[in-house]
Amino acid sequence: GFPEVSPFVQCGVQGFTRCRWVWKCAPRRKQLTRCYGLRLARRRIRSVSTSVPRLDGRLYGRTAPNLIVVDRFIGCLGGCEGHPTMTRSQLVAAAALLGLANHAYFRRYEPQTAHYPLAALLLQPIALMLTLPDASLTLPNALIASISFLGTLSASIVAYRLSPFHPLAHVPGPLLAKISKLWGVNAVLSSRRHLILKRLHDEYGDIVRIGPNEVSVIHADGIRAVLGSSGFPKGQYYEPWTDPTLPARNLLTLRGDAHANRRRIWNRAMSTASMKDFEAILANRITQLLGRLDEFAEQEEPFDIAAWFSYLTVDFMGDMAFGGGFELLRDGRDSEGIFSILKVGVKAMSILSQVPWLTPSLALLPGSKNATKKIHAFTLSRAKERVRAGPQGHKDLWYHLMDEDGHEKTKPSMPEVLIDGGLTIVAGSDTSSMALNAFMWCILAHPDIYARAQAEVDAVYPEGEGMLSSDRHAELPFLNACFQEALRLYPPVPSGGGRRVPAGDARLVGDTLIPDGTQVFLPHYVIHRSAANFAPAPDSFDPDRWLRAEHAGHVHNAAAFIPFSYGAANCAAKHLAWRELLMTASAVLRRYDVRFAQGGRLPPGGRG
Ligand code: HEM
Repeated sequence: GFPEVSPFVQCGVQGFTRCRWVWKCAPRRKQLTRCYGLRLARRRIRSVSTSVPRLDGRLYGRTAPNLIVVDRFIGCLGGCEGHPTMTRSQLVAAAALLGLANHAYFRRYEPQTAHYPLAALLLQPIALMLTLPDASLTLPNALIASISFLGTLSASIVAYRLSPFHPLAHVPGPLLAKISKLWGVNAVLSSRRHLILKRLHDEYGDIVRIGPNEVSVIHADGIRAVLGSSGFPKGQYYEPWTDPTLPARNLLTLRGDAHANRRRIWNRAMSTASMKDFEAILANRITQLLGRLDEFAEQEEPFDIAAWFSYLTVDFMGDMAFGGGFELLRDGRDSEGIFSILKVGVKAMSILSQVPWLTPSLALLPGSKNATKKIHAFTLSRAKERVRAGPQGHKDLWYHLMDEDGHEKTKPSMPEVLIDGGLTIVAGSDTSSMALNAFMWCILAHPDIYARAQAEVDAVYPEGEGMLSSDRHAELPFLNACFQEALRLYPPVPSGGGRRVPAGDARLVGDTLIPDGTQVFLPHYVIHRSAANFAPAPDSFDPDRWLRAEHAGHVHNAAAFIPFSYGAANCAAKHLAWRELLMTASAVLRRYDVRFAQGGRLPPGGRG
C-alpha cells in the first residue's frame, strides 16, 4: 500500500527520478511548500499496474511496489534552483499557436452564446501554462501568455477577414465593417443605420459588405432571390427577437415548417372575413382618438400628433392581441409603463441583432430579467382576463391565434399565443404609427397635396359617415398614393431583417456570388430611394408617381416597393395595416385642418 503522504515526500523519499524538480526542491522546505499546490506538470505514466485516486484528488499509479509514478503532479512555482523554466519567447510562441488554433476552431464552429467562448478565451492561457511542463505560473507570465494568445487570435481573425481568401473578399465595403460586427452595433446605436447604408450603396454600388459575413443588397433581382419562395431562411439577426424564457418562439423568429404552420393560423386570422371584426375594434379606438383631439382643437392648443398616433396604435394592438389592456388614449400617456418597456426592449433587440450570440450571456446578468418579468406578468394577467371574458362583441386576433373556432388539429399552446400577442404589440404599433406620422409630415410639408388629399376624403365621405370602415377605400386613390409615397420615403422597417444563405448553397444575386453562411439584408429605405427603381427625383415626395401612366424618362418599379417586405415571411398583417392607415387618415383629414405647430417641422423620426 501507499503511505498517505504528500506527493513530494513520495517523490523525495522514494527517489522517483522523473520528478526531477521536486527532487531538487525537496530538501528546501520553504520552496517545497510553495511548490505544493501551485503548478501542474505533466508526465506520462508508463506501465501502470494500478491507479488510485487519492491525495488531493490527484491520480497516482505505480509500476512497482516502491515506485510511484505521478500522472499529474504538483510541481514548483518556479524559482527553485535548477528548475528548468520555459523562456518567455517559448511561452509567447505556445500562446500564439493556441490563438491560431482557436481561430481555426471558431471559424468552423460558430459560437451561439458568448459565455462559454469568453470563459474559454480567458482561461486558455492559464490552462496552457498549467499544462506545459516547463512554464511557471506567475502573474507576468500569465499576462504575457494572455496578450500573446488574444493578440494572435485577433490579428489572425482581422487578417483573414481582410484577406483575398475570405469568401466575401470580392464584395466592396468599408474596412471597419469587414473587420468587426461592432461597426454594425455602432450604426444601430446611432439610429442612422439606413442612412449609412444609403451612403455606402451610393459609394460602392448594389452589393456592399456591411459585416465580416454580411452584405447589403439593393439590386432589384435580390428581392425575389433573397425573399422569394426559393429564397433564404431567416438569419441569426432574428435570434434576439423572441423571449428565451418562454417555451415557445414567436412567428417572427420561426423558420421552415414551424414558421409555415404558425403563419397558416396568422393568415387565416388576417382573412377578408375577419377584417370586418378588426375594423370594428379599430373604429372604437379611432372614435376615442377623435374625442381626445377635439379637446386640443377646441382650445387651439398645439400637440404632438405623432404621440397620439402611437397611443392609438398601441391601444388597438392591445385590443387585438389580448382583448384590451392598454389605455394610452384614455390616459394620454403610458401610465403602466409597459409600452415604454417594450420600446426599450425593441431598441435593445435591434442592437443585439447585430451580435446575437451575446443575448444568452446578457440574459444571465442580474436584473436583466426584471423587464421581461414585468411584461410576463402583464401579458399573463391580460390573457387570463381575455380567457375569462371571451371575445368582446368582435372576434379579435386572440380568438384566431388561440384557434377558438377549432380549425387546427392541435390547438396552439398558451405560450405560443402569449408570445405572438407580445409580437403583435411590438410589430403592429410602432410600424403603423410611424407610417401615419410619415404620411402626416409629408402632406403637411406639401400644403397643395394636403388640400388634394383632404378634398378627396371630403368628396367620398361628405357627411363624415362610413369613414370608419374600409368599404370605400377603393375610391381614395390619391390618399392611397400619398401613403405609398410616404412608406416609400420613410419605410417603418428601414433596414429590413437579415436572411442567411443556407449551408452549401452559394447563390448568385445579380452577377455577384453570395457564399453560403452570409447574412443578406435588403434595406427598404435604400431600395425605395434608388434611382434605378423610382425616378426622377427618388428622394422627393411625389404621390402622383403612383398614379401616372408610364411615360418616357420615368422609372417606376412597383416590385421594388417593399415596406411590408416580400415573400412567405412578409408582414402578416399588411392588409389590416393598410385599412388602419386609411381609416385613421380619412377620419383626421375629414374632421380637422392640421398644421405644423411653430418649430414642429421635424421630419418623421428626425430622419431627414
Ligand atoms: C404600416 C404598418 C406595418 C409595416 C410597414 C409592417 C412591416 C413589416 C415588415 C417589413 C415585416 C417583415 C419583417 C422582417 O422581415 O424582418 C413585418 C412582419 C410582421 N408584421 Fe408587420 N408591419 C406593419 C403593421 C403590422 C401590424 C398592424 C401587425 C399586427 C397586427 C403586424 C404584424 C407582423 C407580424 C406578425 C410579422 C412577422 C411575419 C412573419 O415573420 O411571418 N405588422 N411587418
